[in-house]
Amino acid sequence: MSGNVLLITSVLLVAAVLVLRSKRPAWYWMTFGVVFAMVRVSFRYASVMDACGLTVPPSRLRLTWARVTNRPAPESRPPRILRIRPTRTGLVLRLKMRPGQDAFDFMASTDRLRHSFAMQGITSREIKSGVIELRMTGYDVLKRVQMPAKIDREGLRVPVALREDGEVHYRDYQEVPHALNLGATKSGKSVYQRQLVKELAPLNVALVGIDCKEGVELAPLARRFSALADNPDDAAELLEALVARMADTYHVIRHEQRISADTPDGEITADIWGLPDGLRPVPVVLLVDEVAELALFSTSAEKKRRERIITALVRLVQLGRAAGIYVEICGQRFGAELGDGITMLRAQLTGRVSHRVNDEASAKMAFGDISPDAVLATTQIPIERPGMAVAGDSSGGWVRIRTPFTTLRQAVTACNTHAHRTPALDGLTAFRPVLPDVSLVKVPAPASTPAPA
Ligand SMILES: Nc1ncnc2c1ncn2[C@@H]1O[C@H](COP(=O)(O)OP(=O)(O)OP(=O)(O)O)[C@@H](O)[C@H]1O
Repeated sequence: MSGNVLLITSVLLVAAVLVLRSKRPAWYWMTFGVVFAMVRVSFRYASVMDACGLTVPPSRLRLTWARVTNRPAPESRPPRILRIRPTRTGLVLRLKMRPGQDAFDFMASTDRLRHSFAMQGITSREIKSGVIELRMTGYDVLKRVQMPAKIDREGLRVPVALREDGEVHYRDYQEVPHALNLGATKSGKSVYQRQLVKELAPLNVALVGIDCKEGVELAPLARRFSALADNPDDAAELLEALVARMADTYHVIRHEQRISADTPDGEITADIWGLPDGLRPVPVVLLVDEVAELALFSTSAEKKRRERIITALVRLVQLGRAAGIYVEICGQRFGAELGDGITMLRAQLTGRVSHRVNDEASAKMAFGDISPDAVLATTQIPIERPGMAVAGDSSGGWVRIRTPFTTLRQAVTACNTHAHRTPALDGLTAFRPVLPDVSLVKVPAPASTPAPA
């Protein structure tokens, strides 16, 4: 009887573990997965390293010593484990390389290590001379994105997504001032942009938006926007006003430099961050949604307007950083087919995020000038994973990410909560969004379906 109870309990437990593993992989990892993985990695370590060619043969000294003392010949040795640390999503293994080993050997072997240790993914990097860190992911963290509860926030650095190795992916405006966010329709660009706005809303920053889809994406967030344009004519005016603001900021920096130059030992600043608190203008993040709407034209008047827009954008991305103006451009495609000036503009957008694209040519618009591997990774984003993207920068480094699903309601709530932080920008007050008095808004009657005869 007690044997039967034991059997039934064991079967139920195994079934519960399997269900947990498939339905709630994050919980499974925190309960059983991490223990199983620690045991697996510790036991298999030496044989896996050997099979992956990551061991070194015994030194002559050890061989001689074994001969002299009449002991069996020593075996090849794997790198020494300095530390094995469980994390919320995987394990971190810190290894001391043996003489003659190279960080590149580990990078080239990550795929073999991944399946030998039965992990979801492994990345490797040399953290200091001779020390390698292997970051192992225990489950597919991008299947259902859960951002960690504790996130490092500082300066103009906002968490936008989760990386495939379980780390948070940040958009750091001071590090990478301008960025391009590409993707086919329904690939997740707007959700990414919403997440950005939601995270920027509590910061001391002015948000400026251009959304020529009649403002459907950005207008609901208007309470946190200092300026908004929802058509190409307003966009041209707004961009030129921003360029004028940038020139004014340069005058302030230049003036401050003259004063500092006369002060012995004083620091001399070349951007807004070194200005005294009272003089420093609020940084501005400009979000441009569906950029093609600004670049296309059919009449000569529209062509002139396009030239004004592209010229202003190029000036902002070339010179805006020091004046604290950061540009985030979003679109389905962004290549030479959109006309003159686009490739020059793209070259200055050093941050790149590409969601799923329809063809390789679009992937090349994001990463062709940065990394061929990132182009390939972009073309492999599955259609059933909206919000998944490849993020890279001009250093050639790239990583797969996925944004948490942020609803428009969540973004609107964040913007409304922090509406009091919306600064008025000199020179751009004409573009301050007009918020309708809800009591005066007449809701149009829905199109009625004809009554049955
Ligand atoms: N991070 C995400 N996680 C889960 N689902 C997502 C995510 N991002 C987007 N989606 C799903 O994909 C749909 C389309 O996303 P989104 O509106 O952001 O696409 P888009 O690229 O902006 O499309 P369009 O160019 O047509 O406006 C969303 O309604 C949502 O259902």
